Amino acid sequence: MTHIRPTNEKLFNDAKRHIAGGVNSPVRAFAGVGGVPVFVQRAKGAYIYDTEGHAYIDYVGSWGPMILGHAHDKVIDAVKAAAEDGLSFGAPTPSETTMADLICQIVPSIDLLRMTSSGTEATMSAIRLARGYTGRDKIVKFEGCYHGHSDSLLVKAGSGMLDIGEPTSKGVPADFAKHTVTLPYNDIEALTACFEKFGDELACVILEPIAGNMNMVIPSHEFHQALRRLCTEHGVVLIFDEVMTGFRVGLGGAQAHFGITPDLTTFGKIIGAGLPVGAFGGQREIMECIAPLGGVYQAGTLSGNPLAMRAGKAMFDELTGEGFYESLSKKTDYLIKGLKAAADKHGVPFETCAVGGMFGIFFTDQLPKNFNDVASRCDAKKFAKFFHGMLDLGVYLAPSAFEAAFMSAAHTYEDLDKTIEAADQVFSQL
Ligand SMILES: Cc1ncc(COP(=O)(O)O)c(CN[C@@H](CN)CCC(=O)O)c1O
Repeated sequence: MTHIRPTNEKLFNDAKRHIAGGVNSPVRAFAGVGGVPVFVQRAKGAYIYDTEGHAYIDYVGSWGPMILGHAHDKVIDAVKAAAEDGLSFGAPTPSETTMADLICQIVPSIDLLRMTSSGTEATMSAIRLARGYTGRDKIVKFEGCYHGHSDSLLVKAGSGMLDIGEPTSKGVPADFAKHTVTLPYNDIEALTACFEKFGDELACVILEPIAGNMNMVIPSHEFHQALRRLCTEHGVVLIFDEVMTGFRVGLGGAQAHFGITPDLTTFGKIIGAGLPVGAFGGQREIMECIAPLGGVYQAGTLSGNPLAMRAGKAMFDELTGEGFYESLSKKTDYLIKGLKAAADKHGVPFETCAVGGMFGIFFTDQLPKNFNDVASRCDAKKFAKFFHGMLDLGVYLAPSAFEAAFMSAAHTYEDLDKTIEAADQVFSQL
């Protein structure tokens, strides 16, 4: 495979002239792996193309939305048709009803939902709703889980359990952070102790049911069962943040995978097929607290935007097709098996995990079970070297050791073999 040497330096400097850090979202800046970000000109199927026309097999997929592959003909046609009818009305449209009916049909835990324009808005609204419904202020999140950038959720308690959060993001008032309890992920003991101490003060627990923002960590069934039981016992709203796992790890998301019924679920990414979108929904009794039905205010100029709704519908038409997820999972499993075999061949400590179209790769000899494991056991330096080696050979992975990777229906087995071949070359030089 030929080495790619793009010259994105100038583009990055141009971008920095008026965009903070040269990017509109920090993870794009390659801070996690060093070097200069790839500036994308266009994308099609499993490939992105930089401004010099270099092709890269893409396993980021815009951080999850591109499960069909980029610029899927039916999605593009739906967006074009929607655009012809106008871009936004600030009034209800039948396409929003279609989307709501679809999601409620596919995800039985959802009686009612509300669309937003991002995953952040969805989780922020779900937290406010849980607080309004229960009349309680405290919330629980888990170390290493990311739920977007709203104040309540950008708080990370110190080490250990039951710490009252200290804001790790500047600008979050300590007065705000004190209502957020952060626990170690996938730790039943810590969870039980927290409920013993705070149970009846908790408005909600929010978590990624399969974590994808500390790289990929799959918690135990027992952890989920304990969480569901404790929330029910203490009248605490259980929120599954499925912005990443929704329709990604399977049609029913992580809640179907684990057989757990959350009280609220948040979505984003895939449901808008790459257009700005989010959603939150769940039990009717809770959702009926949302304005205009109830006193928990929530709104958005572009919420339920017709282009995103009609793109999402075109996406769902494909996702609900016969055998879609079986075929996607087979490709993911084929790839991670090939990567593992290549690493073993070169004696590189390397582990992988996957569910459906989402997978994680780790430079370690033991799969991590929580954020501390990832942070302390995985070799981020080696990941960065691997990342750049693969990039030079035309394979685009997430530019961070703390992100999951994504398969699409557009990846062919030839693309997977090319990826494995590139990895074999890079592992030999690590
Ligand atoms: C589980 C989960 N919940 C909420 C969010 C926030 O969604 P957005 O506001 O970025 O649409 C995300 C966003 N994910 C990151 C990637 N890990 C988005 C990429 C970025 O921040 O640029 C998420 O993964």
